[in-house]
This record gives sequence, C-alpha cells and structure tokens, in this order.
Amino acid sequence: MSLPFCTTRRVEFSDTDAAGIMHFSAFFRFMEQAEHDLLRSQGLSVVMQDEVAKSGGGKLSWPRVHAHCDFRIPAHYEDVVEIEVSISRLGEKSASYQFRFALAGRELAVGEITSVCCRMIAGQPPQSVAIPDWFRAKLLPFVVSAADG
Ligand SMILES: CC(C)(COP(=O)(O)OP(=O)(O)OC[C@H]1O[C@@H](n2cnc3c(N)ncnc32)[C@H](O)[C@@H]1OP(=O)(O)O)[C@@H](O)C(=O)NCCC(=O)NCCSC(=O)c1cc(O)c2ccccc2c1O
Repeated sequence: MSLPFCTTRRVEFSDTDAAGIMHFSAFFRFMEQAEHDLLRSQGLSVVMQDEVAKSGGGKLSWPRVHAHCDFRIPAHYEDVVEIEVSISRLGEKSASYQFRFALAGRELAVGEITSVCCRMIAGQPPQSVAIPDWFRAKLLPFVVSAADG
C-alpha cells in the first residue's frame, strides 16, 4: 500500500484574482512546490548531481511534459490548502505525480504533472535517461498501486 505525501500551502494575496479567488495558474505553482516538497522529504531534488555528473555528464533534471488540473470549488486569500501527492505512474524515464487539493476536508481540485528524468548539459537540449535506481527507490513508496483503489 502506498502512502501519499501531505503538505499545506496558504493562499497568498498574489495567488488570487480580481474576484478574490485563487487563480488557476496558482494551482500549477502549488503542484510544482508540492512535488519539490515530496522530493526534499526524501533527500532528493529536481536538480541533482550523480556519479555521471561528477565525471562531466551534466546534472539530472526533470522537465515537465504534461500538466493538467480540474477545479471543483473556489479557494480564497488566507485559506490553508491541504495537498496530497502520490505517484500515479513511475515509468522507465518519467514520473507522473497526482495532486489532491482539499479545504477543510472538501475536495478543491485534482491535478497531475508528468516529469521526465533528463541529463542537462549546458548549451544542449535535455536528453531523457532512465531514472537511476537510487532515485527510483525513494519514489516507490509513493506509487499508487491497484490495491489503493
Ligand atoms: C523531456 C524531453 C527531452 C523528452 O523527449 P524524448 O524524445 O526523450 O521523450 P520520449 O518520447 O522518449 O519520452 C520520455 C518519457 O517521457 C514520457 N512522455 C513524453 N511525453 C509525454 C507526455 N506528453 N505525457 C506524458 N508522458 C510523456 C514518455 O512516456 C517517456 O516516459 P517512460 O516512463 O514511458 O519512459 C522533451 O519532451 C522535451 O524537451 N520537452 C520539452 C520540456 C519543456 O520544455 N517543458 C516545459 C517547461 S519545463 C518546466 O516547467 C520545469 C519546471 C521545473 O520546476 C523544473 C525544475 C527543475 C528542472 C527543470 C524544471 C523544468 O524544466
């Protein structure tokens, strides 16, 4: 059984629109930050060195290839949003993170981001690579299994 990673974010004034509700673009920032929080909790980051990097092979990084979000109810300035993060798919080169936003237990929004493991070398386009075993092992506890329903 997987465990979702849980974090919270307060809706700041700059996250809201003229109607005083949380702007859709802020949900994407919250998703990105929640993904980074999950990685940090495991001693990982979206920009890391590894053995290959130490020998001049660039850094491991995770450009996004897909993002979506469905918005169910509005959030407002000062609301504290609960965010549950789990991994809906851990492929050879990519990880899809699923986000459930809630306000006082009510579903606020659900979203997903897919990030691809890439080697980044300055001046060159990103090159996708297999997720290294040491990185994959730390993501595995968050992968949603069929038994999680
Ligand atoms: C990323 C690419 C170089 C990948 O190209 P490639 O040709 O190597 O891709 P493949 O077809 O082989 O697929 C690899 C892998 O990705 C999965 N995949 C590809 N497309 C999709 C998709 N649309 N939806 C879901 N999954 C997809 C595919 O299934 C494979 O996974 P497996 O697990 O099955 O092996 C190339 O696509 C590229 O360069 N794209 C452009 C990326 C980009 O510019 N994105 C927008 C901005 S990036 C960004 O916002 C960003 C945010 C951050 O917070 C960052 C933090 C730190 C570092 C970087 C960040 C960052 O870039």
